[in-house]
Amino acid sequence: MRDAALIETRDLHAFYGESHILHGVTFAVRPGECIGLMGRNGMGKSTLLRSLLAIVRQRWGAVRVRGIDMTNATPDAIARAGIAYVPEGRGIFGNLTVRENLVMAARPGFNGNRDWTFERVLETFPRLRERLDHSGTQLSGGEQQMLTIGRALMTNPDLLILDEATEGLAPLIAKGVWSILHEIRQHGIASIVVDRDYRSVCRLADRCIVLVKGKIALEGPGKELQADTTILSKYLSV
Ligand SMILES: Nc1ncnc2c1ncn2[C@@H]1O[C@H](COP(=O)(O)OP(=O)(O)OP(=O)(O)O)[C@@H](O)[C@H]1O
Repeated sequence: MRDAALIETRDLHAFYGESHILHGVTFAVRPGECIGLMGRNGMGKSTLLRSLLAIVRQRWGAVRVRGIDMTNATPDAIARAGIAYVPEGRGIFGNLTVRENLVMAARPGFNGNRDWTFERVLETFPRLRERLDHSGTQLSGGEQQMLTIGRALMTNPDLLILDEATEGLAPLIAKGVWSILHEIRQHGIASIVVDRDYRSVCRLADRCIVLVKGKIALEGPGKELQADTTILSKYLSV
């Protein structure tokens, strides 16, 4: 199925106990496409990401990966299908070195591709090369985020999902992360990016989706949304 979306949802609802958080989200990410997922605090962005990844399990509706129903798949099966997650607040092993963190994440991609080798990740993140023998806890926030993205790339993903990509980073370091995300996009890896820096999200994304109370309120090209300050202030209070 050449034109199948990489991942798609149909009428997705998600719950935490009695709390109904997502109210029928239908969207698709095509191969190589970059989606910016936006919305004010508490609108359900992380819940949508975690529902795609099958971490939030209490759901209705459907999640398909490459046209195959994976609504009831485990998070591990979703990861093996080529979907990598860079969670909010970093996802590294603090007691392991940078080298160990990267090497243990290595595996071929869904189609057996091995494009992202240890060496290539170090070329993308020269800073990590200088820190190879440091433990995760010895890294700065920016280095930890680079390591988290580096670990995700070592899995040779087709889709990279990033929650709060630059949260807590100094502006210059955040700028470095954005340029790496642009580079990853150039390599043809699809992504879904959540970040408070809406302007950078709009600049990066082919398409942006705005969530309001667990529903898609708006969808459009990143560059158009970025130029529309009325929309940005209405939906995002910026
Ligand atoms: N584990 C949980 N148990 C119960 N409710 C939760 C849980 N996680 C999130 N929520 C609630 O679900 C709603 C959506 O939260 P979610 O984190 O998805 O929003 P968000 O758009 O990512 O916001 P933020 O930018 O603040 O992270 C919020 O009302 C939140 O309080």
